[in-house]
Amino acid sequence: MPAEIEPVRVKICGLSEPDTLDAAVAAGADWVGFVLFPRSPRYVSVERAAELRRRVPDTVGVVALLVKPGDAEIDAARAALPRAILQIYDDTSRCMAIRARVGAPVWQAIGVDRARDLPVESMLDGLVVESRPPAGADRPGGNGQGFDWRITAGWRAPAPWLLAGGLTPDNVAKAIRQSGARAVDVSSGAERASGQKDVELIAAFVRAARSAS
Ligand SMILES: O=C(O)c1ccccc1NCC(=O)[C@H](O)[C@H](O)COP(=O)(O)O
Repeated sequence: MPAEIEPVRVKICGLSEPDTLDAAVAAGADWVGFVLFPRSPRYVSVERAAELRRRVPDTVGVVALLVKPGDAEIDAARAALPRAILQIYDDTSRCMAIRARVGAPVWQAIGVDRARDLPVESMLDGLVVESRPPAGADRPGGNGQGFDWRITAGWRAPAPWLLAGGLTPDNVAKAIRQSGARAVDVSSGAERASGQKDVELIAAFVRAARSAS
């Protein structure tokens, strides 16, 4: 009997409104992400994130995105989103220190543009492999920019990982086939304007990702 292939898992990131959060859950997203970085067009305060997360069933993972956070920021995020995975934009030693301090799962976001940027070891719970931000960008992720997905095809990933950066309903199936990813993450590609998620694009993205399974 052939082993069953698990469907590709999907994270919809940068949700900030109840209707699009509900749409992500209804479409079958595995994770929903809240951006706690004030310079982002998708920024939500911890108070707003706490309100929104009440709409998320336990079957869907909640991810809190933080950029070079201090301990106080981490504690505020944990208080607002007690069962969240922390997606951290910082170096590996800081990610490990956060994980040791709070005991929550930590995903490290890693900007790449060539194969040698891919880590060969990691003790973290996950890696979000996304494109290196463009020169002059004021945020390290969520820039709608992709990279050559073929670079991850032969990579022996040291931890579970998600492919991110520039994915859309139109290109996600090809990205999955070329990269070998079994989990994908979208923000800009599910928006009708910067920071404004769209219920139809969310549903189309989840459908397209699953069709590549
Ligand atoms: O979305 C942001 O504005 C953001 C700000 C600071 C750090 C990370 C941010 N977003 C990360 C993501 O939404 C995803 O993990 C991923 O990078 C997808 O981004 P996109 O290329 O927009 O689909």
